[in-house]
Amino acid sequence: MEECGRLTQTVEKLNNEIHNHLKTIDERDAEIRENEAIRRKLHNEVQELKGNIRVYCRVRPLLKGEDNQDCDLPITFDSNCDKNIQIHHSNTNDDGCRRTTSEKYDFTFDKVFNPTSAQEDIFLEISQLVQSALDGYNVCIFAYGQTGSGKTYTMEGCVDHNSGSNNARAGMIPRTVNQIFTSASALSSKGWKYDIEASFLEIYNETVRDLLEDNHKKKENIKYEIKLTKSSNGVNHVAVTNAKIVKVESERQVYDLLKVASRHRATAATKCNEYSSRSHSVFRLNLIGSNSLTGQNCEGTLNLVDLAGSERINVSGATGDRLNEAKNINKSLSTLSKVILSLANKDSHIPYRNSKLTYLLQNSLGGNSKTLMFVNISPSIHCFHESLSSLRFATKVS
Ligand SMILES: Nc1ncnc2c1ncn2[C@@H]1O[C@H](COP(=O)(O)OP(=O)(O)OP(=O)(O)O)[C@@H](O)[C@H]1O
Repeated sequence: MEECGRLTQTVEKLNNEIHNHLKTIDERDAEIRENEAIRRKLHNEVQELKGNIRVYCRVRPLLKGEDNQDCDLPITFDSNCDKNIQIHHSNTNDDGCRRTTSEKYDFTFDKVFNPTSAQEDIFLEISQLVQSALDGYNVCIFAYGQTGSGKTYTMEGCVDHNSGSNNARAGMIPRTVNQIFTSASALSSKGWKYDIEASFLEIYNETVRDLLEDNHKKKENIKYEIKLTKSSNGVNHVAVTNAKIVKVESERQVYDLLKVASRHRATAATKCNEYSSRSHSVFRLNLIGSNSLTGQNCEGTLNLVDLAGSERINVSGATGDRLNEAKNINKSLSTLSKVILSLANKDSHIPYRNSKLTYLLQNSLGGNSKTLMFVNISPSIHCFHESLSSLRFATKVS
């Protein structure tokens, strides 16, 4: 009897201990969820302090076969401050008495990356914005610059869709995809579950095309129209009729989509570069999160945009179709800068509808959204005037 009483007491004691441990676990879980909410808030405050519109300049290395005619690179970096860059140029006028005139231009951006910067260094900056997208904010990352300045290298890198982000030359897109899947999986321990959707569109001559549509016959007959819609919870969405939106559950699935898209990117010849990208490509990930423990929901969109070459029409010597392409590119790039300027000035009217690109991105530009623009620069002396024009454009944006 006595033994039985002792055992009952022990069981009761153990039950109490289990109850207390479970209570502590519940409290810790609640604390973790609370800390996650605080982390999200603080992360966003830091991003807002850094600026919801940022401009980074990236100068690529000289490539094999490019020479600067025994001149110094026409670009100087400030070793004390990674925000400054100077570009310079000397002209020798042979007008009887040889005179050398030199031009120097200074620019300041949120960050300047020199030719030795690795893809990994660049991604360190971007990864914070990827986190913002997972936290429910809309993010746009653009690569701007003349043909051959390194936009596609920055966005996609040296493409090896089999190794994904696991490659030193992998660009921002594969690294972003890797971070999203890694972070989404880590957040599952805090109750978050993410549905991830991918789409990949191209805008060529102010016409939208779907880079994921493999059926060529269908592709030619389909009209892709940009429409504003409202979801059941009252959130505005920009939808493109008939465009494929693919639910993705693994990195590999996204890399397979990227393979399809890269086969379809439109290219055309110009005098500047044999095959030059004359279209804007918009790789979009919708990140729809829900937390079963807290009942919270969030929805962020991440757009990675490789803009068409920005070279000026007179330099590319364009005529006919190429001239039309160039005019459309100029129009959309100038609308993009006007939209960003109007947002920065908090204008009442933002001219989103003046180009397909800004119309498509309208939900991810402005409001709480984060915008980052890379201005890509070639260090070649032959590109001096184009580089100057790109830096001036980027200064307007910043
Ligand atoms: N940071 C870099 N390091 C090494 N190579 C680079 C770098 N940036 C660009 N390149 C190389 O320079 C060349 C031109 O780059 P890229 O194709 O990315 O230019 P682009 O601006 O996208 O041109 P386009 O408008 O034609 O698409 C490529 O061979 C690319 O591999």
